[in-house]
Amino acid sequence: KGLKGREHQRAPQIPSQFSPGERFAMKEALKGAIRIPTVSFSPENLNVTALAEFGEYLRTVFPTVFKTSFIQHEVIGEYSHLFTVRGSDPSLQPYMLMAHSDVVPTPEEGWEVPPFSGLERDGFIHGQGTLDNKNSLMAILQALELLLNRNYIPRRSFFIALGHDEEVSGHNGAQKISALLQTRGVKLAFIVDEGNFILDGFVSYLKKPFAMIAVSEKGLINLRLQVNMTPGHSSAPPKETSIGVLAAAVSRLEQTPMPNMFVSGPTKMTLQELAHEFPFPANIILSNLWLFGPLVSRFMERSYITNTLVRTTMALTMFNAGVKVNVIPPVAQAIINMRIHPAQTVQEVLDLVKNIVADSRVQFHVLNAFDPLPVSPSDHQALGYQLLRQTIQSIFPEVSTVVPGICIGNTDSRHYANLTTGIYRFNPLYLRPQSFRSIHGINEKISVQAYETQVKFIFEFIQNADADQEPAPHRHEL
Ligand SMILES: CC/C=C\C/C=C\C/C=C\C/C=C\C/C=C\C/C=C\CCC(=O)N[C@@H](Cc1ccccc1)C(=O)O
Ligand SMILES: [Zn+2]
Ligand SMILES: [Zn+2]
Repeated sequence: KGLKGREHQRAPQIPSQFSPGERFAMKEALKGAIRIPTVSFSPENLNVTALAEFGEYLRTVFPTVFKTSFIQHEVIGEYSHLFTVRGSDPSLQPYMLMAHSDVVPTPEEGWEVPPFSGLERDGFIHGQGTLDNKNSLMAILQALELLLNRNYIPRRSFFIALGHDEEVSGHNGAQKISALLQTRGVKLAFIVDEGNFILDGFVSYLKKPFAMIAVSEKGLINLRLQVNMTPGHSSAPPKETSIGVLAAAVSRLEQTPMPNMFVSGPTKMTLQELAHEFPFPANIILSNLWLFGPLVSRFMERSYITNTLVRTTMALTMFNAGVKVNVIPPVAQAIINMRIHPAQTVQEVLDLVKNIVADSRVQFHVLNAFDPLPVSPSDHQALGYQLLRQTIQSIFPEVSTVVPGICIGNTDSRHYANLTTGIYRFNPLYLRPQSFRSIHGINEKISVQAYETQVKFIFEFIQNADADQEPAPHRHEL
């Protein structure tokens, strides 16, 4: 099927060229979005004033989107937005573009410019949300606005789902949108959400950047460990305290990494498809993982970034104990945030954790958990994957390799697994290690040029999606 009927495909009809006025307006629109402090502190504590303002702001900067007759706009869960863009050909299965409007609370110290200033300096727009994820939200609506202003009418219907609580679960945004679409009997051809990037400088032997489309995402467990002991006077301490017992337990966990799952996960596929980009002899090693798999898996463990791709990780993120300097603490609690490798399940990981701790005084309480997401197809028939690949090659011709991989963080797209088997997590942006650290950190910023390119990418992607079948395979694959 992938090789037949290429005559039915349509290249973008409307060129992705924008006037100086349009380019100015698009960057100003993004700056305005950054200035609205839509911070999610917890599922119960969102800045709802800012979220409401953000909804109104979208109407002012994208008037055509809101007034077009074939676009239906609905507000879900009070602050999330669902746009239904009705295409002219109902025989084509719809797809969905996603993004979110909330941002994480920012560390106050260390910013070069204030995090909600949206200031432009040295060709960059600065602020919280410039990479995660107001850039995507604004770029999707911006691309649609520009297409509509050129009288574009899509063939294939699509949805735009913009969550407002992604950073704290997505339960009131994405999950409600998903439930609503399910009641409407919607089935999606594929979804594109935030996630991986065009990675540059993450692998020392790899000089050229490559695009990694996440076809799965890790599962998650937030696990509370608790030790209760009898309180008393600190002048006559017991042999062990709740703090000591808990500290020993979490130390054992930190010293005992979860098993390396390289041989059974999608990362093997990533490396096989990336092999030809490596110099000799790494290219030969990576092309023969049946033989060199164990060697490569150990090599991957050496960097904290590539380590995330081969195993379930655990991060001790909270530790609380003690009530007074001279009181033996009655309770000690720790929270461990675990990201589950696609080849494991919540239950398997919990069993391993309990075996490692091996102390009946430590109680376990799962705060929330979900299994890794299924692996979406990335073969020649996988429409969403192939459309992304085609658009990457058009917009970033210097990027020679597009590979499937896993997303190490979690995204709102997991709430839509009931509507499609094709979930792709990809941001059409270059990411270098320094910008990676800025996400959920400090000094998050996007270059004006990168943002324009993101708009251009979506502008072309929407048109490419009007094809009635997947694009022709890449030249290396013929
Ligand atoms: C061979 C390959 C070589 C190198 C590549 C190695 C690793 C990949 C490098 C970088 C990773 C690239 C992108 C990842 C960047 C961000 C993660 C993506 C999305 C995460 C979104 C997010 O932050 N979600 C939060 C929110 C959340 C909280 C609770 C429950 C669900 C979601 C999160 O995951 O904490
Ligand atoms: Zn995000
Ligand atoms: Zn985030």
